[in-house]
Amino acid sequence: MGGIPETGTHVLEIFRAAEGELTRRDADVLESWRRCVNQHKLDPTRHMGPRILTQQELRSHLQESEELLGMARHGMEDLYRRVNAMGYVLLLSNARGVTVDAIGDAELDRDLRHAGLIAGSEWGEQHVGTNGVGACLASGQAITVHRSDHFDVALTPLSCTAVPIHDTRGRLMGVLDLSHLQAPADKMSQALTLEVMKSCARRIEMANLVRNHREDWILRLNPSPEFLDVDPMAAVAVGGDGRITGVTHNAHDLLDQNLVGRRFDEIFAYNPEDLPVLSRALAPVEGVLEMQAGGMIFARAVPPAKAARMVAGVALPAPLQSIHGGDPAMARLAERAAKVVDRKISVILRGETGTGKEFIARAMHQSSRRRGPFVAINCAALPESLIESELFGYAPNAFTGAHARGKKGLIREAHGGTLFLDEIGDMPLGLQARLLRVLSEHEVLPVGAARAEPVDIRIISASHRDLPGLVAEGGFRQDLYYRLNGLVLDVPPVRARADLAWLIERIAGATEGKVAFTAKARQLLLAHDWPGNVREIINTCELCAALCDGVPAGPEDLPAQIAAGPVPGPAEADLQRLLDDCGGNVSEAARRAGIDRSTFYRRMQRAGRAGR
Ligand SMILES: Nc1ncnc2c1ncn2[C@@H]1O[C@H](COP(=O)(O)OP(=O)(O)OP(=O)(O)O)[C@@H](O)[C@H]1O
Repeated sequence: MGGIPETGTHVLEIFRAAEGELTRRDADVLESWRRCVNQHKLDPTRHMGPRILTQQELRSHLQESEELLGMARHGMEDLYRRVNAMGYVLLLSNARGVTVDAIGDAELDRDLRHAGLIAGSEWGEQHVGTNGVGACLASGQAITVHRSDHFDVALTPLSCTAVPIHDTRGRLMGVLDLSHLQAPADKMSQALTLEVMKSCARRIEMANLVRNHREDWILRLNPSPEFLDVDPMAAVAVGGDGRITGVTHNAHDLLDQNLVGRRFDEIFAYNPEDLPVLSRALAPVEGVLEMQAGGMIFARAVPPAKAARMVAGVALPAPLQSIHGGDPAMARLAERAAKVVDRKISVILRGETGTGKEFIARAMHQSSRRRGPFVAINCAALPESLIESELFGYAPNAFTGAHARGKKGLIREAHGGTLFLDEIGDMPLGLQARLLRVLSEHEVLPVGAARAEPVDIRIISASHRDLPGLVAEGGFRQDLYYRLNGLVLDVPPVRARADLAWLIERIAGATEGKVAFTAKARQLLLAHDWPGNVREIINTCELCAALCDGVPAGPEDLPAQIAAGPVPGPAEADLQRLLDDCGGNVSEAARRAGIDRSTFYRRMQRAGRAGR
């Protein structure tokens, strides 16, 4: 079946099919024939051919189809490069069946024009009868209309394979069609073309979803683990509120028909806040998700490409966006920090050494409207004898050995900007009283000066010590503590961060000479507990860059404590039992194990890998 039919035979077959007679044609072609005769009242004895729009009409369609054109162009060019010189023409039609883009062999130009395979041709089934584009639009399904499958006998030299393209809300936007002017008679010759076209449409929709949902998590889905990372069957975008914000069309077949706007945990038996656990950062192997409707699916979560989460409807300032790569605790921290950058609220950053407290304070300063400098003081590193003059400055010749012109002092240096007081818990009590005065009166009295100087500073302090405890013990002034304690932000240790892989990549990329890691080394890096936090990652990357001369670093290049791998404590083997005891409640199990949720997940992953 599929050769050029004699007109009478072809017309007869169509009429018989329209009356319900079964033939050996594919069901989708028969349905289209029936629509043409019964619904559109088309006459198969009449040769219609596609209508060619005027330039003005085409211009208006092009304008309307701008989004579709932008979305498909790259995928079309890529596909055409692969089929070029095989006599194909690639058409993109909008949802009304008008060809808005065409790529074909210039040598075939005359034949393509003759067949109407050019921009501006209109292929709606109601005008032209059964054809690839028209039938695909009418049914919403991919189809091959091969030679005598066409309704109009004049079109029967053609073979057309058409696939639908949907926007991220699942609406049909247009059709991608690959047509051949002289395809072999056997329709099976186009079976592979159909698969190639489906995969092209899938990739176009995937790229569109990623482009339009840069601030959302993207969850890649596949019925099997193969190709999950490179060419998944479907994907959904999940917004910060845990709702599905966009989909690729196949997600409807894999999951459910109406997805956009629904809560993620209505579709999957999974909490959207736990998406980081399905990312590469925590799971080098793919995850499996249970669906609420029953069944399982392989999944991989990709963190938001752009951390532009919104704060009260306003995008986060870029410096604060860059402090994390999707870790939920850090994301919350960035959002809260953004809300106070231009307010007179003092901030305390709490966290282990090297977690990035100064880095975050600097990002807050850069995100604010303050134009003065960012001045950092490490209260623990300054000798007590110097700290007073360093901080408050001194008048000319204030004391023996003092500079004749005096010293401005770091507090006045920070005028109009931000003063970052690191290790504030180590500030001597006497100086605390003077600092309190600066904060209350907005002025500094340099050592030996008769007159106080006005200052406008914003204070951000940091401590890894328990300040309320210090206050209780009398080691820290309560009144100063309340002045500093406007907003407390807890910076998580690196081992608890879900974006650890992102952090390592980022620092590796910024290291002089750049550094890459082998898969085994990366596994060890992800399994390490990083007691030195970000600072330890920086040191490790610098060491590897120095040792490896541009070659990816392997386990042997890593510092010994990382290369040795984690010590598999007995607790790891007990995690599953603990989880079972808690009825699968990870938060509760983590609490009982005395570790945070991310660490719990990571250890589970590790234990799972060890058991493979
Ligand atoms: N998100 C990040 N991206 C890149 N580098 C970072 C990031 N966070 C921190 N760093 C780097 O890590 C190092 C340690 O950070 P930082 O000095 O801010 O930590 P800290 O918590 O203030 O440490 P400490 O308590 O010891 O003073 C710095 O070199 C900083 O530039």
